Amino acid sequence: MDIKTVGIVGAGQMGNGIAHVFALAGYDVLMNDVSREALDAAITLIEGNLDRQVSRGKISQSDRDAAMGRIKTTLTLTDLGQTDLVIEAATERESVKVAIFEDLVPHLKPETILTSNTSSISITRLASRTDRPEKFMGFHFMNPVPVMQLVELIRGIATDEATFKSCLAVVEKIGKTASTSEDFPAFIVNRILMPMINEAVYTLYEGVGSVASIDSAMKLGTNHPMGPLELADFIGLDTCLAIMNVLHDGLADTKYRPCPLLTKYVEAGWLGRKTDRGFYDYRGETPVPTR
Ligand SMILES: CC(=O)CC(=O)SCCNC(=O)CCNC(=O)[C@H](O)C(C)(C)COP(=O)(O)OP(=O)(O)OC[C@H]1O[C@@H](n2cnc3c(N)ncnc32)[C@H](O)[C@@H]1OP(=O)(O)O
Ligand SMILES: NC(=O)C1=CN([C@@H]2O[C@H](COP(=O)(O)OP(=O)(O)OC[C@H]3O[C@@H](n4cnc5c(N)ncnc54)[C@H](OP(=O)(O)O)[C@@H]3O)[C@@H](O)[C@H]2O)C=CC1
Repeated sequence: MDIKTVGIVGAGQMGNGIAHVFALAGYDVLMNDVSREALDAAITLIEGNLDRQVSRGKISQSDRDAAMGRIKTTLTLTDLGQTDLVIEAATERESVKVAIFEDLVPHLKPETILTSNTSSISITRLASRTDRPEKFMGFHFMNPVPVMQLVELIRGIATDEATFKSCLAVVEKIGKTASTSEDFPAFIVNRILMPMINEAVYTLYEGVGSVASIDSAMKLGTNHPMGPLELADFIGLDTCLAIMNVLHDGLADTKYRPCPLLTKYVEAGWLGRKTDRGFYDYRGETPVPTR
C-alpha cells in the first residue's frame, strides 16, 4: 500500500517525536490528543527540535518549514479515519488503547493500516479488538524519536505479509532501521532494558547505592549514555511501571516483580521529567537526586 498520510493518536513525548520524523520524511501528519494543551505543547516542541536541527546544519530552513506545514492537529479522533496509516501513541494502558481502537475503527478506510507504539502490550490482543487483525502491527519507536535509529516491528498472530512489508517500507523512508520481534510481553528492547531499570530501583530501595552513585556507576562503568534512573525519568516512571506489570502478568515470573519503590514514585505522581520530579528533581537549574 502506498502510504501518504499518517494519523497519530497521543501527542505526548512519543507522539510529537513520531510526528516530527514523519513530517520531515514528506508524510502529511494529523495528530490527535484528548487535550488541546498537549497538542499545542507538541507543536512547540517539534518547532524547537526542528530549529535545533536547522541550527546544527542537519536540515535546511525550507525542510523545516515544509515539515511544519505538513503537521495538522485535531481533538476529534475520528478525523484520523481518512489517513493511510494510524500510529497509536497514547498512554501505556490497555483500556485506553482498546477504547481508542473501538472509537476509531468504524471511521477507518478499509485499507488503512492500524498500528500501536505500545512498549509492551500484546499486539495480538490489541488487534483482536479491531476489525482488521491482519492489517494491525506493533510499530515501536525509541525515545527520543528524532535521534534513535531503531524501530521494532511486531507482527500479531494474524498480521499479513503485505502489512508487514508496507510498514518496513515506511521505516526505510523515514531513515530508520527496523528490527522484528515476536509478539511476547515487552518485545525485545523492553524485555531486556526494563528489568535492568527495575533492578536499578531495587539497588536504590535496598540501600546499595544512592541515585547519583547508581547512575554514575552505570555511565562510567558500562558506558551507558544515561544512568538507569536518569533513563527511567526520561522514559516516564508510569510507563516503566506499566511495562514491568505487563512482563510480570504476562510471563508469571517473580523476576519481573516491579520494585515497590517504583510503585511509590508513581503513586506520588513523581513520574520523571514529564512531571518535573522523579528520581531527580528537575525544578531547579540542574537535576537534584531525590534520594
Ligand atoms: C521505553 C520504550 O518503550 C523504548 C525506549 O525508548 S527505551 C529508551 C531508549 N533511549 C535511550 O536509551 C536514550 C539514551 N540516551 C541517549 O542516547 C542520549 O543521552 C541522548 C541521545 C538522549 C542525548 O544525547 P547527549 O549526547 O547526552 O545530548 P545532546 O548532545 O544534547 O544530544 C545529542 C543529539 O540528540 C538531540 N536530542 C537530544 N534530545 C532530544 C530530544 N528530546 N528530541 C530531539 N532531539 C534530541 C540533540 O539535539 C543532539 O543532536 P545533534 O547530534 O544533531 O547535535
Ligand atoms: N516514553 C518512552 O520512552 C516510550 C514510550 N512508548 C510508548 O508510547 C506510548 C506513549 O508514551 P509517551 O508518549 O511516553 O506518554 P505521554 O504520557 O508522554 O503521552 C501520552 C499522551 O497520550 C494522551 N492520551 C491519553 N489518552 C488518550 C486518548 N484516549 N486519546 C488521545 N490521546 C490520549 C495523553 O493525554 P493526557 O496527558 O491528557 O492523559 C498524553 O498527551 C505508550 O504506549 C508508551 O508505552 C514507546 C517507546 C518509548
